[in-house]
Amino acid sequence: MTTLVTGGAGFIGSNFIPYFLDKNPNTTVINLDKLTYAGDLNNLDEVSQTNRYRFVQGDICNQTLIDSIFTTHKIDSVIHFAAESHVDKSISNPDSFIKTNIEGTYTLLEAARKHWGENNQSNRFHHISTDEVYGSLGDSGFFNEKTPYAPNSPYSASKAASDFLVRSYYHTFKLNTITTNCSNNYGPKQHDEKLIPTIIRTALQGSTIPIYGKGTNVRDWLYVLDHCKGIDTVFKKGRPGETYLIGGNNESTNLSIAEKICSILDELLPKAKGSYKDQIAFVEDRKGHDHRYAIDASKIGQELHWRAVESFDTGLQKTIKWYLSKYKKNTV
Ligand SMILES: Cc1cn([C@H]2C[C@H](O)[C@@H](COP(=O)(O)OP(=O)(O)O[C@H]3O[C@H](CO)[C@@H](O)[C@H](O)[C@H]3O)O2)c(=O)[nH]c1=O
Repeated sequence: MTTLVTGGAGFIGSNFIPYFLDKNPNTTVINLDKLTYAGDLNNLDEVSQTNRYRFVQGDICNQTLIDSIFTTHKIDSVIHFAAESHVDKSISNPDSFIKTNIEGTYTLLEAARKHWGENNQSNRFHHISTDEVYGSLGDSGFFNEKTPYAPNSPYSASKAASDFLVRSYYHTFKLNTITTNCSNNYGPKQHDEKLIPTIIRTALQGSTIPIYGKGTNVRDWLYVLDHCKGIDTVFKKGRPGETYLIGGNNESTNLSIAEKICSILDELLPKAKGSYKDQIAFVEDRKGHDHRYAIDASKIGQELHWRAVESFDTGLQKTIKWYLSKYKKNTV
């Protein structure tokens, strides 16, 4: 088996590839990544010498390149992570989100159709997506696989469009597609721009820990390795054409995460005076900021027996320790 993993140098992809190679000893992974600002090959050091792993630098929008990868490596399946993922960037500059997330997904689907043929149920195309396609929840309720799409940001609209393209290739061409929509991931290797690395970094720098608005927005936090296990499970056992939501069953406001991380840092690396919490500051809110995301993960639980197992406390401890060692090597 040869699996094309797109975006494997990104946060979730670079956690997934070592896990996937380990769990699937007969599989070779071709990692196609453009190496934008968000990709980092250092995060794949542990597999770089493995003969079941190859790296190709390139853009998923490049049809000629994708065709040649399918031919040269005899690709049997695709797990498609590559995406522009940062909501704030999609607000300031949506262009690359439309290109990579929509055109890139289309290019991969077309290559799969061309190389695998229509009505092909053996070669799987697994699309990795987000719960943000469902829009914003109030203080109660959960997203499930039947929730109507209501994307609010250019990022989530581009991911919604890619989900619909994947869906259409299943219905029209009977490509063996599957989509997973996950909640907020956290853990080692995440880019500095996201909330949890931002809190850790700014705390250690002694600067303002920026919390948008009043800090009352809620996200459902999923430890990245739980997510990787969920993807592997759905990839192998999920039903063709289906969507599975993957969540952490772990809701938290942004402010309480900042406070939690500050308390952990107060213990691990006490300041000469006061607490890291003193650095928390409320800053201008994100435009169109979704209030709450929360996932009902009972479909994947009941059908495929997956559930998130990492507790937020242990997950945060591991994450903070990883960043402490990263920042010890570079200047914070
Ligand atoms: C960077 C930053 C973020 N925030 C807030 C905005 C959000 O309510 C929350 C999390 O922000 P972010 O880390 O940017 O993640 P969010 O916008 O929820 O989106 C993430 O989670 C999504 C899944 O729900 C993924 O599809 C996205 O690719 C991923 O970026 O923290 C702050 O209050 N301060 C900050 O400095």
